[in-house]
Amino acid sequence: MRGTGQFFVGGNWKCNGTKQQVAQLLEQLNKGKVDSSIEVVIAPTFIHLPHVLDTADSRFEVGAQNCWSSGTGAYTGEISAEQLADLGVKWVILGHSERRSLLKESNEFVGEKTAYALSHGLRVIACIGETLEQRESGQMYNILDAQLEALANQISDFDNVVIAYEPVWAIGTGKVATPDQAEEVHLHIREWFTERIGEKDAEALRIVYGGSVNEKNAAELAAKEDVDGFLVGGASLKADAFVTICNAHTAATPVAA
Ligand SMILES: O=C(CO)COP(=O)(O)O
Repeated sequence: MRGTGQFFVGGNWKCNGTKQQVAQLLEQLNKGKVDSSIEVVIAPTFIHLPHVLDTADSRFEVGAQNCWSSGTGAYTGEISAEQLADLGVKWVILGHSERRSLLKESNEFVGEKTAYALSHGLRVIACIGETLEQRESGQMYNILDAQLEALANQISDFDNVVIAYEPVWAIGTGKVATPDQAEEVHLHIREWFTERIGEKDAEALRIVYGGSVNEKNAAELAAKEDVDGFLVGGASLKADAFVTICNAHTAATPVAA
């Protein structure tokens, strides 16, 4: 891990869980021993947010998985950043590849939403990533740079942003990026930000990896210099696995006695 940022682990629960399953997962998570040095955010569906906010141990911050690009009003089916903040939500995941591909969210739209959410007091986990086809055809860095560019066109202050590098080919596939692949891209992202916001802020920026992270591969990934945390999907629905992943950084870098 680089910079001054705290190791960060997000659990993206996606569109999963009944009331009962969410209650059970929370009960187990609340009993889990997550190292106090790690910042942990859990992101349930919108409808489960109130319950999670009321029930989760203060050890866990709570995030939403999306929000609208402007304020309240005639936007049927949307949720605004103001409403999330009013509820007590601290974080929002934006630009997830599932939304980019299934709901056709453009780079610009993700940039707009990010700027709006930040200006209304939310912190943002901004996701970027390439498909396998883009990677194999040598387009990877062009794609990632365009996604970053659209963010940086709308925001100059990245203090409240975590960048999640989530290669699309690794999401939900069990095909995790190797630690070297993750490090290579994270370093590229850090260098991109160094040019854009200066070395000090780029060093402090947290760049986390997402895509088939589990309790077995997390420590090896966490040991890489530019991997500052994770955004976890499937494994975040299993309390034991998620707690192990949260603690992977401390497991990877034991504090000398
Ligand atoms: O999309 C992800 C997190 O946002 C990753 O999902 P998986 O961990 O299930 O691959």
